Amino acid sequence: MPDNIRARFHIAFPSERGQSFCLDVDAMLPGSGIIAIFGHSGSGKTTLLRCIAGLQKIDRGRLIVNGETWQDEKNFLPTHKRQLGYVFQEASLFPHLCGRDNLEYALKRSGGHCQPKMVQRVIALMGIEPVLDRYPDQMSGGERQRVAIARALLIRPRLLLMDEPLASLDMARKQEILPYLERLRAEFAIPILYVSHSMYEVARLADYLLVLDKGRVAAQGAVSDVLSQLNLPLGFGEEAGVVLTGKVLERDSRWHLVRIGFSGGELWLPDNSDLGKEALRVRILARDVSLALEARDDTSVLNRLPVEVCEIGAGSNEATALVRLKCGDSYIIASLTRKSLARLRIEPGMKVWAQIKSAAIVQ
Ligand SMILES: Nc1ncnc2c1ncn2[C@@H]1O[C@H](COP(=O)(O)OP(=O)(O)OP(=O)(O)O)[C@@H](O)[C@H]1O
Repeated sequence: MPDNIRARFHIAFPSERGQSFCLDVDAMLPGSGIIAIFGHSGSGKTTLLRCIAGLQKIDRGRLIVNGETWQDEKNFLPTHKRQLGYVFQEASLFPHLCGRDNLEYALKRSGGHCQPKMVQRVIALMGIEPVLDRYPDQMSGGERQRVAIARALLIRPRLLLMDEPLASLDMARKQEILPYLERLRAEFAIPILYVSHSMYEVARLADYLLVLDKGRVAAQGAVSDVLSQLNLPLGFGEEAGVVLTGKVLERDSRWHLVRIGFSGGELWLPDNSDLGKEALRVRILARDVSLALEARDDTSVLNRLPVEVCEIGAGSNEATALVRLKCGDSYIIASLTRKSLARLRIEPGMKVWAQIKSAAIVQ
């Protein structure tokens, strides 16, 4: 059975004022992991999820989920027959039912396919045992959302759709819920389509990234590949930056630092991570990377890597440019003023030193 999701949709919404919106997507997505769908407001992210859920009927759509055809020229599986879980921005729990009964409802919908062991596993995974006897208005926003995710899992979905599940939560609640999503990805082999506006969430969670712009696919691929591309139609602005995965080599408890190795070299980073982890995901923002022609010791910058300039593209304003740098098998990007680029005569093909002022462990 192929481990992928083939989604092809074309839909046009007419508008009275002549500003019709057209979604035109043809994508082959991985059949596991977290697939982030990113784009500006109005780029078509929710419309794409609705097409996948079968809520938006399209005549010539095509959707195959890990070998199972949900829609093609001849077939259209109605929403209730698609084995999918849908988690919305606001947890859509039944307000008159306690947490446990909300889960019970999902169990009935799963047609008794969910074993008690599985129910316990989901409750433990989402850490919701203490709130099961509370009604939704007696739970925090984060707790409601965790119950909503648990409910979606009990349907035993083959695909989980999440439409900005953290958008209505404050930063503290977001931080509280993100580890649960990471555990969900690690423990369940369900592909998750995760719509988000937040580049931080994408950097932290996504394995694969689909960028939508005005209803079309602007870029797609492994998250580290897409984030290192310059000249996407929608720049990432101040959030431009890459994600690298590295291996923990050493922990320095005196200075609270960790040394990680990746294909391009080594980095020292503030050690705010889970001590047990052997692999860490690191986000390096372009604005935290500067370039030097020679390796210099007399700076406060802890990390210096030999890199090759690959490409120079537009920055977030006229004064700046983004520079794509090859570092071993990885890429990083630097945001520099055009004046500095001219002064140092930086051009594609040059070998220079990237100085990384700061980088954050995101996972
Ligand atoms: N049923 C509809 N009829 C007409 N236009 C629609 C309909 N549904 C969505 N649209 C339009 O399609 C466009 C894409 O909407 P969609 O909700 O998919 O965007 P989005 O990327 O999810 O935006 P946001 O991030 O703001 O939620 C918008 O311009 C919207 O007004």
